[in-house]
Amino acid sequence: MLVYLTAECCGYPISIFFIVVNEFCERFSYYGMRAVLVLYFRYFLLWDDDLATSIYHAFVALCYLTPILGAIIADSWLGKFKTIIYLSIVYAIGQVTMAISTIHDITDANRDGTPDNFTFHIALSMLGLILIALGTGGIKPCVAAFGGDQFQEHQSRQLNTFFSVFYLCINAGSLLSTLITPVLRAQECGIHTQQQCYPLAFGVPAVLMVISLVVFIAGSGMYVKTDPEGNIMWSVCKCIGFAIKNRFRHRSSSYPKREHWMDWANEKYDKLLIAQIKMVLKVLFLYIPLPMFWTLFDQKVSICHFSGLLGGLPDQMQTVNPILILTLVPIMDRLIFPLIQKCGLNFSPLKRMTVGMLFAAMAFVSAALVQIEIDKTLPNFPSSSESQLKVVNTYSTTLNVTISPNEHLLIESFGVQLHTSKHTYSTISCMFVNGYTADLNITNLDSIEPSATTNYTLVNQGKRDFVLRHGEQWCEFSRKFGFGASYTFLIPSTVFSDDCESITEVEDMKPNSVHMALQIPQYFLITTGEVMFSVTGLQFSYSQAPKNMKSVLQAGWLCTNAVGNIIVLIVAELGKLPKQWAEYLLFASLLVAVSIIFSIMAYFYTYIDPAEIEAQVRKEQGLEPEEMEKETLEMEEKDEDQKNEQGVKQTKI
Ligand SMILES: CC(C)C[C@H](NC(=O)CN)C(=O)O
Repeated sequence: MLVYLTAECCGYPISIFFIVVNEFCERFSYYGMRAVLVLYFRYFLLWDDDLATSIYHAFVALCYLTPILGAIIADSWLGKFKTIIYLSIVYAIGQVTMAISTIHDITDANRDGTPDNFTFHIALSMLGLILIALGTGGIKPCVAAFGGDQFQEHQSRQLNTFFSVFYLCINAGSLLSTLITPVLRAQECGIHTQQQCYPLAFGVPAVLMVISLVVFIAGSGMYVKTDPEGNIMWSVCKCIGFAIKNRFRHRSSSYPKREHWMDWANEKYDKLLIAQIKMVLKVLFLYIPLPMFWTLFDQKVSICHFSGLLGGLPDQMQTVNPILILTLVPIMDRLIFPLIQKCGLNFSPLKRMTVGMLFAAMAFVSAALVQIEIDKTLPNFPSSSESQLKVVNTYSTTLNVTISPNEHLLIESFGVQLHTSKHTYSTISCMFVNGYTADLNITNLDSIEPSATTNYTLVNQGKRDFVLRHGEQWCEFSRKFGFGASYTFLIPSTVFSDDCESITEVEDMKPNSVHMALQIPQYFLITTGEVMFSVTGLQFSYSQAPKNMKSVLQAGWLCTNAVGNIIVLIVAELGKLPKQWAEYLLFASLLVAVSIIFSIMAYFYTYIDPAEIEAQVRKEQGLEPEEMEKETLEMEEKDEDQKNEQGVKQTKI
């Protein structure tokens, strides 16, 4: 048996310092790149919103599917250490490729500030993204499991703390990068022309990935490294296949029943392998309902209301989650869980996960309540059988307008009438209406022709100044804008003679009047749910996995997230309920239903100590651990030669 002597500090193996720093840098790299990815698609590659978000979601889903590949490589072939190194190299190459693809000067032959060969930039960035997805997903199940491997049996308390610290590092990395990379992008840079600095915004995450790799290699001498025991995944598949086939062959009632269907592999496969497969399958079965949590989590409940009310940008709102995680993980670990334990309650991991799901459901109920309040402040939007018509009177006296058949609108001179009807009319909406007799230039807008309108233009909240110009003439006016509001400004022909005084403001939609404090509970609830569900799930997946399949079970855990993301995409395609609050309540109810199912499944789950079970099976077989490993390899070889299924021999009982 191999015994590792590891250097310790305060009861923790020193090697985990390198692993958590590596995770921090890697998450900085990943989230930093993600924070500017959609902006790059929209404003550099000039993709429309739909294409940009679809490719973005496909990329994220891929990042959570590739862990299966990484886990197979690690547990069956290279081992976790080498897998992390090789896939981190692939990852770093991907980040560098991505950063290069954002340099507009490479193809900007005519030096007009925009790339001339979009195909080149698209191809390079797609190659970069595929490599990144392969790298980040591939190493993800290995790093957490490799971290867990550093602990000895007597360090189970420290092991649990490690997973919490690991989660803190994930979120610290994501917080910093989400704050920094959008700022880097906003800088101007370039060789021939100065443009938004995407190369810097993608380049810094690339550098962080290289640092992450260097830090990981630096700890090389201190790690506990376990080599894979042959091609375990292949053995697992063959063993499961044989159990199914053998069960089918003995389907007659004359054959005695066996305790577990995997026991039908007893004739040919090693008992230890069968015991290990049983452990993994039991946990994977338990994971079936879990994607529903991620489906709600990834919908990012109230991002729009919250950003509106806090006065922040949606980009910056991505920082709320990691900030809350950094606060809540220590509170839960140091205060809430010990307190619950002191009260004599058994708050087992699966109970925590169930409660976590209920918290997420409550977040959605809270979002629904807020949405109902917001809806009260909104104007009546036309239903599917209605449309809205806005009529602007730029004539000098009151006008009577008749809309067929007999509906009348009375419009004051230079006034606006919003009219909702059960018929179909074209909607006229605008931000500025030019009633002046010539073209006008308005700050930050293109010039408007006489009697023409601008589109709605987004402006920041608060007081804003506008300058109107026509040739030498100009005037200035300011208005205060509230979030969620929309206005139309009517510019009369006398605009310059009265120094912008006669500009009429029409409030098309009232500003948001729901207090921001109402939004806090939902963020708090969903993040509390995440801490209970996700941190516990990470620990649980490690603790319940047999030694040779730790990465595989981590990958299974991450897959629940991938499936959750895919459900989000499907739901988005299927369409929405007419009322947003109803949709929130529907999701909350679904999650409550799923958490009830999960709690029933959890009730029947027996927590195990994989090492103990493995030792017990070995003892039953009268084998020392090393002999056992040798035996497994021999079995593998024998198995390869054994082509004739009819000649099944009883190898070992
Ligand atoms: C454990 C999650 C699937 C992903 C995790 N995300 C967060 O911690 C977000 N708060 C990650 O590893 O990025």
